[in-house]
Amino acid sequence: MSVSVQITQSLGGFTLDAGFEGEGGVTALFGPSGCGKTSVINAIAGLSRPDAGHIRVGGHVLFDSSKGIFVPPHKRRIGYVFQEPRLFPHMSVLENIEYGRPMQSHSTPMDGGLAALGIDHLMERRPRDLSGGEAQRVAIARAIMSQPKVLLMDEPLAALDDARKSEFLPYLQALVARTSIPVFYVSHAMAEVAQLADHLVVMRDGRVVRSGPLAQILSDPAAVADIGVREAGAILNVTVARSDAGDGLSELSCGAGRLYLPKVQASDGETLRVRIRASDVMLSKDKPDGLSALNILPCSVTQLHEGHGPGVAVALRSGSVDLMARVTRRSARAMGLRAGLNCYAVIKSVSVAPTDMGGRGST
Ligand SMILES: Nc1ncnc2c1ncn2[C@@H]1O[C@H](COP(=O)(O)OP(=O)(O)OP(=O)(O)O)[C@@H](O)[C@H]1O
Repeated sequence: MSVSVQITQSLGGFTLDAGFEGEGGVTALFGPSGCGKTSVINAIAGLSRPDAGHIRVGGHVLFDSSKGIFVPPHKRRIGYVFQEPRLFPHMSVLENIEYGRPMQSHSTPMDGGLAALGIDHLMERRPRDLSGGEAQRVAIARAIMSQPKVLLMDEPLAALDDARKSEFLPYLQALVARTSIPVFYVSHAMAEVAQLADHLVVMRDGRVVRSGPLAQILSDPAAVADIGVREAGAILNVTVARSDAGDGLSELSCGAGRLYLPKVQASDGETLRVRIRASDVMLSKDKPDGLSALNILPCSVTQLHEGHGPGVAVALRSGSVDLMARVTRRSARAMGLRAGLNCYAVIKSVSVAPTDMGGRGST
């Protein structure tokens, strides 16, 4: 399902001038606080009206200033999940969810998406008796109960602590894997985005600075400055060869060979996404010997990108997999790094954070 957004809007002293195309699935709007992410999804929801441009989702034109089209919010069939669950405190979970059901509808929504949220056992409770993560899952259930054509999520994990976020993410992953409706997911946390999104829209100061398939942008060395040097890194699709390889590690197989990384919560044979941050990859011209790192992958340099700081982003190809490393200019010079050079990428097992492992393996 195609998505096309091209809008300009003056909001007080702030100017939104944002455009991107997508193919449905999960589109993440990523960028620092105040860059305009919420303003974009408010425009998609119809909660605000851009000054000019268009918003098309699938075959539906929601807004087109040149044709005078502005579909009012209640006719857009949008599900909106906010940072806080915003449940009705006097209603049970079931009543809250049923509130989202359109009148005359008796069907259960969205390809079993509701089942993915794991809230069956909570139906009789009041919102005050739910944890933050449970309440947010109920809020999502209410949103999908309306059988929306588009699901908007504005930092749905923002109010949860790190432990609750890790618990919550698998539910979101299961949900987006089961739904066919386009999801717009606002976040400034790349770990979340990397696990969920198919497409990435990077925003800054009201503008879109990058837009495209997630894996492609994250492995593009020229995009490092826009993503952030700490966040940049490749997404690998891996298959779990041995979930428990001993010593708290899992053995994972990917197009670059075998990787040993901190134990994943997944069964043998499952496919997962793993984000390998550029700052966690070291390079060596010769095959390292006697090194403590378990993951040493032969690769060749495909591209170098110098930023304004001391770092150089190095795009690498290992087997059928793209990786990225970030080294200092000084190291790059000393090693004679250039496109075509064969070298070894060294990934320290324990440096890969658990939050970077376990997303849907499908990008
Ligand atoms: N109705 C409005 N009137 C004036 N300024 C507005 C209005 N709506 C948004 N803004 C301003 O537009 C800018 C972008 O806000 P927006 O909420 O879209 O950013 P964001 O990227 O979602 O930020 P955050 O991650 O902090 O939620 C901010 O500077 C905000 O103050």
